[in-house]
Amino acid sequence: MEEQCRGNLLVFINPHSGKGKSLETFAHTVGPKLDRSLVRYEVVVTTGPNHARNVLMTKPDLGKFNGVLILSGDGLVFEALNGILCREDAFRLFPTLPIGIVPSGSGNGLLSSVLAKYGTKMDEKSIMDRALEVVTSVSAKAESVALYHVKTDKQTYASFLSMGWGLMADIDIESEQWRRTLGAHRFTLSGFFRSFHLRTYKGKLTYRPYKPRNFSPSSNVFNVYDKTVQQRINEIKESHEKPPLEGWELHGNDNEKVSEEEEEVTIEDEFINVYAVTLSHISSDGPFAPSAKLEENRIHLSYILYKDIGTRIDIAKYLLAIEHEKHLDLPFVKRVEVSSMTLDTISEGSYVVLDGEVVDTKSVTVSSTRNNICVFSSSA
Ligand SMILES: Nc1ncnc2c1ncn2[C@@H]1O[C@H](COP(=O)(O)OP(=O)(O)OP(=O)(O)O)[C@@H](O)[C@H]1O
Repeated sequence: MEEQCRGNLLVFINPHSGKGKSLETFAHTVGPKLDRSLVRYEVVVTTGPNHARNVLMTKPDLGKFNGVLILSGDGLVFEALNGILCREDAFRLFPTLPIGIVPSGSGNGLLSSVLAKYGTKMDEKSIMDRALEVVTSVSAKAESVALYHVKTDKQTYASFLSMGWGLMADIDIESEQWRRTLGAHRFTLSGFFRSFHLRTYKGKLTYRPYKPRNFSPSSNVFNVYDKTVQQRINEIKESHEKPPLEGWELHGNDNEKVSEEEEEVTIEDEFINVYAVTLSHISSDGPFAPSAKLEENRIHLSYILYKDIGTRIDIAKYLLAIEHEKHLDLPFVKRVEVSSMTLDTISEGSYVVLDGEVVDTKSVTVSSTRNNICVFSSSA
């Protein structure tokens, strides 16, 4: 029996994510398919916030697995990565421990972005079917997704998806109450409410425009079951091609001379919305930043200033335009690709939302790095 085992997965199931179906999905679909594929698994059913984080922070035998499966949404992926970030071997694990996602949460930007690359139709059923196929296949492949360094008043985080403040951050958080009943439609309903009770937010936004600086990232596609995490770590150590990254490597290295085009820009004003994304999709609706690529380390920043909008109707137009991928064409939406940005909030009353999770801070700096994680992405 021992030789027949193809690999080993560590599985986290959040029984309360999204519509609360993840335990059922694992018992009826994922588990039996993994059994048929002779993939073993160790299951952790999370009992509340920080459970997955604590397991990943302290688990001594992560090297024996081929990957981690997460049955939840972006929230649990964020928690898992930030648990790993607390480990001494974090930067050896990020590029060698593939993360597979079964989309039981209501926010699935990471999975949608990864599957969109392979032409998956962006609706709930196609994403679920494709995700199940990918994570249960013995020929599963994983590839690089850029990781971002985030510093707040209190903490450093690893982030992969978005940072928002103002209109869209409020919509995201205020609509959580409708998660079970409305699923992804909760964003639309809450959006209309917000556009008619429009708030403005005073803040200072500083950014540095993006320049490649001789960095050309690649996807680094690999087979999940060819090697265990420990074997991949050893292989990197033994290869003399490139020294492995042992910590954060920021894209904007202080020793390099900053060109004129990279000089910092500062805007202090009344904002309606500040939204920065690092992947194409923030949900299974159309892409929010169509030009974003998984492995590239650009931050796609967009913002709306109060002084640039005409009426509240403009905001309803903006929210509607997101579904049709026309939001970035609106004249009052400013967009720029940056390698770092700092938001200092001056007004109270909005949330700073990182990868969909609220972080308690008045100031947040997001920086591009040359670090990456790896995510299950295809099965062919
Ligand atoms: N058993 C549990 N009960 C309640 N919360 C949990 C439990 N297990 C994990 N959590 C927390 O719930 C959050 C899940 O967010 P996630 O995004 O994965 O799912 P979601 O239902 O789609 O939520 P969101 O709509 O915010 O994306 C995480 O922050 C995690 O810490």
